This record gives sequence, structure tokens and C-alpha cells, in this order.
Amino acid sequence: MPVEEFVAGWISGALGLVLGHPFDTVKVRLQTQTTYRGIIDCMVKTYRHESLLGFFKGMSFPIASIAVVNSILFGVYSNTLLALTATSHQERRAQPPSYRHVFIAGCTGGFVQVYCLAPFDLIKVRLQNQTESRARPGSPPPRYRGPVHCAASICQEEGPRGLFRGAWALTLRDTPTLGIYFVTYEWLCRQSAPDGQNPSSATVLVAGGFAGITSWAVATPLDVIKSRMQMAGPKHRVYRGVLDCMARSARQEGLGVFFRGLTINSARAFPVNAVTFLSYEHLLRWWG
Ligand SMILES: C[N+](C)(C)CCCC[C@H](N)C(=O)O
Repeated sequence: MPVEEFVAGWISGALGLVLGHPFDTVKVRLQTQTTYRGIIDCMVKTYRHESLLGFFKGMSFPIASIAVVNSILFGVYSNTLLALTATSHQERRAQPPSYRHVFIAGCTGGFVQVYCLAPFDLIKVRLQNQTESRARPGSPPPRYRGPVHCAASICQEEGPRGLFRGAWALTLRDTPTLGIYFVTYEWLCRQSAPDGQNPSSATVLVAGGFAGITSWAVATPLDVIKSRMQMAGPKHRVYRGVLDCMARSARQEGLGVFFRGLTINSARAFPVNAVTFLSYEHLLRWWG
């Protein structure tokens, strides 16, 4: 099994993540809290109460974990294509796989990465939702002191299975949308480099950026549900399942609730995925 794809996925995932984390914090807060009037309001309040550091809450853990998750995603994607079409990454420009194969490989990568992503994503969401200011002395201490303490507290209070809260919603969110992600990327690359040539860096940036936006746009309704189910715990509302969470959220807040975070998700998705695909392609070209 070729491993370069795993390593390239690892590095490119980490680079994309740092760039996108501030957007991600604003998104998670908008999706799960009702105190903000919109993106700008959330950014201003976060900055005022928590300084720039507030935007980077919960990042140390994802930077290690997203690298692993992205490595699994790109590694499984590429190796599934190898199994389906008997072509390696380098051969795929000359012998492009069908979009059906690209979709199946993307879904497979998406499905497999969820098992690694679920606990990391849960911890990220819980830490991002702590709005206590670190700077103000005398203010109540945040519930979780950091990722390790957060993981340990969840295990203690909710049992080890608590770490997988929302994992089913995450599977539903990621399996089809990662198929869409790779199909969009491939389609856009082939539009500008149709004759089996490697796409230019500019093409890769744009194709990666739009792949990110498209897949996030489709994923947003289930992203909202996923985040809410992850926040459900001893102190928050508990839902009976994905459908229950959907129905109750829609009934209480209207259908618009499913599009919370759409703008910010898209704004974040472009740079993150442009950088992810650019570094992935270049790393593989250097090694190939
Ligand atoms: C499929 N879905 C859109 C849910 C996720 C796509 C993930 C791609 C990238 N790691 C990012 O964080 O944007």
C-alpha cells in the first residue's frame, strides 16, 4: 500500500487547519449559542472578551488530530482508487478515473476517517464553546482545562462512549460530502487541464477552494445537528437521535437553523482546502 499519500495528507491537513481555525471557532459558536447577532458580532465579542487567543481555542488538539484524519482521508481515498482502477496517483492524470470511482473512493475515505475524527471533533467543539475569559482574574474557571482534561472528564461523566457522541451524525455528514469533495476537485482540475497534463498551481488552488465550499455547503445542515448532538451532555439538552435533534431544532428555531454557519463555513473552506490540495499535490509531485 503506497504511503506517500498518507504523509502528504498529513502535512497538507495541518497547514490548512491553522489557516481555518479562527473561522471554525466563530462557526461553532454561532451554531450552538444564541447570544450572537451574526458573524461580525461574534468576532467582535470574542475579540473583546478573549483577545485574539479566543479564536484559537481548542486548536492544539485538532492540529495533531486533523493531520491524522486528513492523512487517513487522502490515504484511503487514493488507495481505494488504486484498488478500483489499478492506477497510482502519478498515473491518474494520463488515465483519469471515472467520476463514479472518484465518488466511491471519496465516500470510502470519508467513512473511514470519521472513526478517528469523532472524538477529536467532539473535544474541539466542547472547548470552542467555552466562552470564559482567561484574562479576567476572579472569573469562574472554564469547565474543561484543556483537551486532555476534557477527554478525561467526558470519559468520567459520560463514559468512554461519550467520546463518540454525535458520531452517527458525523458519519452522515462526511460520507457523501467527501465523495462530492473529490468529484468537484477532479472535475474543476479537468476543465482547465483536459489533456492529461498536471493542473497548474492556480488551478489546484481554485479547484481545492471550490471543492471545499461545495462540500461544506451540502454538509452544513448535518453539521449543525452534529455540533448540537456533541454539546448535548450532562448540562445541555439531550436528543434521542439525529431525527429528534433535527425536528426539535426546526420546530424551535425555524428551517433557517439548518443553514447556520453556512457563510462562515464557506469563507473558511476556500483557503483551507486550497492550501490542503496545493500542498498535497506538490508534495506528491516532489516525491514522485
Ligand atoms: C465533507 N466536509 C465538508 C464535511 C468536510 C471536508 C473536510 C475538508 C477539510 N479538512 C476542511 O476542514 O475543510
